[in-house]
Amino acid sequence: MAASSGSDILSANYQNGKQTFIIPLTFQDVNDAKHVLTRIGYSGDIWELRVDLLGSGVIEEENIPDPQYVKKQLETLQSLSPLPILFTIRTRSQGGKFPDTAVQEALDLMILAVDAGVGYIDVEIEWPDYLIQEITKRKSESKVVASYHSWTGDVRWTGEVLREKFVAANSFGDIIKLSILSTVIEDCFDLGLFVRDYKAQHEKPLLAVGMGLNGQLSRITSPISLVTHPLIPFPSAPSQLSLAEVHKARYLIGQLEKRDLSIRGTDERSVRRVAQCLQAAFDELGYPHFCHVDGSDRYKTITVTETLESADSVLEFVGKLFTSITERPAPLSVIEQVASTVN
Ligand SMILES: O=C1C[C@@](O)(C(=O)O)C[C@@H](O)[C@@H]1O
Repeated sequence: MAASSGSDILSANYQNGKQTFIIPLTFQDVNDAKHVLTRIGYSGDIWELRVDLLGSGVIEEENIPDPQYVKKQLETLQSLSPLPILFTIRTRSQGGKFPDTAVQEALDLMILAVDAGVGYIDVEIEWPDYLIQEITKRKSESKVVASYHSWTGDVRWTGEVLREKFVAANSFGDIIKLSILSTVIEDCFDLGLFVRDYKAQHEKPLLAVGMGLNGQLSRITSPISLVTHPLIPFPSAPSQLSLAEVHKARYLIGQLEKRDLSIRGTDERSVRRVAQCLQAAFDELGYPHFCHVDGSDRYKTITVTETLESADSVLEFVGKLFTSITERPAPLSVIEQVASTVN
């Protein structure tokens, strides 16, 4: 029986108006990510495992990974990180490496994923009906992300083609994913209005994204966004931004408020350490927030009441502070590293 896929963070965030960040992993072997995975995952909500990019040897333009290899990869990722997994087989015609005709192989891999208890499973709407039905029947606790991609530049957010694709996705998905190549920045405005109108009529989470440079704005504004990280081999789609870049951009367009904090206390060294570690944590994730140590009372005051001798005590103090300010888990390894170097 399937391992538990946990609660559905994506739907919970969506209902609470909190942006969800999905991080696509493009390693061909997740073991290669072992030492950097924690850092890549800070502030993210869900891993996307791009199954069509997995493999032990040289990966050709077309790729069907071995099921045993995929099973091991899933187990490894589940053991390395608590974040839920979106299991994605992206076909050639939709921008990936999996052959469009390898239906049985895709179905077998999807069943394997459901049995492994993945949180989310991407099912392209172009797959034959029997695959879609089989997966929706067997999905258990996994949520089905019904997805459609268009790379032609001919599909518009306001057009009939997209409306039809949406109806197809909505007929079986728990979550709807529409990714369309944007040819002009105005496509992002249409996308924004599409999302607004959709929300007024539907409850299911909608992941709508504009691909390409002209779609970049949508990666900043969309309620659910796919973000990359500098330590990932390559972004899984052109013009994907890092989470830090999204935060910076959200600040610049007035969607993320800057917090100025005055760090004060009687022990000067502890104050300095807290300020430096907290600032490093903010910088890591692109938050615009700033820690002042000049004793100013113009800003919200954070008082360091204890003497923080050890790196661990700084870590604990700053970790909690970071989370209370950002409502996100703290980048502990970054804080730890800075704490051990500040005198
Ligand atoms: O469906 C998508 C969206 C995507 O293509 C993007 O544009 O970010 C990236 C893919 O990894 C993912 O499967």
